[in-house]
Amino acid sequence: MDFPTTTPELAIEARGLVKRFDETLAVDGVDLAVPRGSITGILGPNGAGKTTTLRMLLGIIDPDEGYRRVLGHDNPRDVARLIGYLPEERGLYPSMKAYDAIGYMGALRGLPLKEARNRGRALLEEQGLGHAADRQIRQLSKGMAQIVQLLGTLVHEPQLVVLDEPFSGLDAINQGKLEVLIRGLADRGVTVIFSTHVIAHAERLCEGIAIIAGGKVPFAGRVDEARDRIPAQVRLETSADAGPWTAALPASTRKVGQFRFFPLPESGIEPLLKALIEGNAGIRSLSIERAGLHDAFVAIAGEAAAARLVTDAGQDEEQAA
Ligand SMILES: Nc1ncnc2c1ncn2[C@@H]1O[C@H](COP(=O)(O)OP(=O)(O)OP(=O)(O)O)[C@@H](O)[C@H]1O
Repeated sequence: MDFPTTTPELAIEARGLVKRFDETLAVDGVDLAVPRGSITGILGPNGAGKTTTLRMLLGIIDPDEGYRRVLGHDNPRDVARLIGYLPEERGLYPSMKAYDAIGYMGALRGLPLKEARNRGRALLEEQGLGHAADRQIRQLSKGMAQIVQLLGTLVHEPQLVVLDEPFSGLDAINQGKLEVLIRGLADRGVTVIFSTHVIAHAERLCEGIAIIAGGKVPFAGRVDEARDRIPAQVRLETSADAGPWTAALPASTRKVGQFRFFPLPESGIEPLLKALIEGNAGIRSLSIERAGLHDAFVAIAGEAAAARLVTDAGQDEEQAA
C-alpha cells in the first residue's frame, strides 16, 4: 500500500513502522518526517530500536507493518545510490590503503573505480588526512579508520546520509571533526540522519529529533519544541530571606543555598517581579533558563530511559576507551 500523500520537501517519511524479531517487538509504531537538508537525530538508549528503524528506512530489512518513503520512493533500495550509510558495525579491509578503501566503497555505489579512488584522495586531503591516504587501514588508529569509513559513505555524493552511532568510539578531536563534517553536509543541502545515545551530540547538531524508547517514538519534531515541552526554570537570588513576597512564588519553588528555583509561571515574569519589588525582596539576580534536552527527554520518555542515556560526549568517549 502507498502513502496517501507525498511531501517533496521531506527526505524521509515514515508512518507506523513495526518490526518484530521472534518474541521481540523491536520497533512499535514509529512515525518520522525528516525535512530535506536537515540534521535529524534519533536519540534513545541501547536497545531502544534505533538501528532497526534505520535499517527499515534503508530497505535493509522490511517493516512488518507501516510505510516509509525515502527520497520520494516507496522502496528505499531503488535510491540506494543516492544514500550513504555508516552501519553500527565498523570494518574495512585491513590490508587496503585508505584512499583505496574509500574508492572501493564508491565503486559499490556506482562510481567508476578510478574516479572513486581519486575522490578518496581528495576527501582525505580535505579532512587534513592526506598523509594517511597511502597507509593501510591496519596501520591507522581505530578512530582514523572510522573517519575513513565515513568518508567512504560520502564519496558518491549522496543526497541522504544515514549514520548509525557515528560518534561511538571516536576521541574528542575526531568527534569535533565529525560534527564539522556533518554540518558541512547539511550546508550543502544533504540530509543527515544519525542515531545516538549521547544527548550532547543531538543537542549540539540537530534541528530535528526523534526520541525513541522501547521501540516507540513519543516525540518527533524540532529540538526547540521538545525543550518547550517543559517550562523554563527561573533562578532567583534575593537579599531578604523571607517576607510576604514569598507568597507570590509558585508552590513548587525549591530553595538551594541563596537561590530559589521554580518553573516560569504561565502568567510570565512581570507580575512576579512586581510582587518582589513591592515586597522589598531585594533582587540580587534573576535568570530564566530554557530547559535542556536532557530534562525534555525525562519529561517525554521517562526517568528510566533517560538514566540509560549518556548526557555528555566526554562520558561516552571514556566508555568507548
Ligand atoms: N536481528 C535481530 N534479531 C533479534 N532481535 C533483534 C535483532 N535486531 C535487533 N533486535 C532486538 O531489537 C531491539 C532493538 O534493537 P536495536 O539494535 O534496533 O536497538 P538500538 O537502539 O539500535 O540499540 P543499540 O545501540 O544497542 O544497537 C533489541 O531488543 C534487540 O535485541
